[in-house]
Amino acid sequence: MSSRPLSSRTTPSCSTPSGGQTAVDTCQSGRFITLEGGEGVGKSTNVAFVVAELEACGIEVVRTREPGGSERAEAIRQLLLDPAPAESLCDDAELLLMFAARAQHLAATIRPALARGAWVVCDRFTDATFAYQGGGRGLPQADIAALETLVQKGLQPDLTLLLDMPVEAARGRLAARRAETGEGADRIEQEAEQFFEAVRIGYHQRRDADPERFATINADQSLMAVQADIAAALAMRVADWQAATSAGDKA
Ligand SMILES: Nc1ncnc2c1ncn2[C@@H]1O[C@H](COP(=O)(O)OP(=O)(O)O)[C@@H](O)[C@H]1O
Ligand SMILES: Cc1cn([C@H]2C[C@H](O)[C@@H](COP(=O)(O)OP(=O)(O)O)O2)c(=O)[nH]c1=O
Repeated sequence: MSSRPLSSRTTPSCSTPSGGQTAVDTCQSGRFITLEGGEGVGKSTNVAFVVAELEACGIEVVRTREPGGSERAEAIRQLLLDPAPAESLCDDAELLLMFAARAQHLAATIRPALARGAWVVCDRFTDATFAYQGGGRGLPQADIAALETLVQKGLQPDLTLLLDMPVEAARGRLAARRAETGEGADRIEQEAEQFFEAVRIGYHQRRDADPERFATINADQSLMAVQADIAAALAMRVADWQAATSAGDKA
């Protein structure tokens, strides 16, 4: 595992975020990093690694996740993932609850953190909605895009690490973890393999539509190799963000 700090910076970047901007977004001074990918590819494991790498640079980091990430958003997560109610959750309700949780998460956790200059590292964000509700469920991309505009008001991640590997191998990892911990599958994890193949394609389409924002990480290798690739992807961006900040300071 590479534990070399990415930089020696002690203050986060104050340059403007990527993507469309609003009055809210131009106040943002922290950076927003998301981790994406299907079930079992190693997101949770590597969120911790990204946080540790950034903290080693003296950066204040807020670690969070979706759906969830604030008290009320976590309550919505429970509604979304609990397999217990016999009544099935219709696809439109699932989509709207994902964005309801996201709106609350942005208001309560993400925007305040970015505004005070902290960096936010989030396990899943809107690319997951395009992949799962768009790719997996087949809901129209235009509907998801409309909700994205409504809820995010131009805010987009600065960097998305897409952990990518074949579905079957990732499901094998998940099965091993479940056998070890005794945890059960949540409502969405109970979907068939075909659903997760469509999710993977959905992620590839998002990445291909916005290649600058994404770094694709081959997750089908040893953890040490995965983390070396993540560290390299981070180091490249952090250096750029530092340069942009220095240029801004001099202006
Ligand atoms: N590169 C890797 N090689 C082998 N096993 C891994 C690797 N990365 C993560 N794992 C293991 O795979 C399982 C799923 O990882 P996890 O981080 O929980 O995935 P996710 O959050 O994407 O569902 C865990 O048991 C984890 O220890
Ligand atoms: C954020 C988000 C998650 N999801 C799904 C993906 C996961 O199945 C579930 C979140 O569960 P989680 O346990 O956080 O994912 P993982 O098992 O990969 O660590 O919610 C969506 O369907 N749409 C979304 O917009």
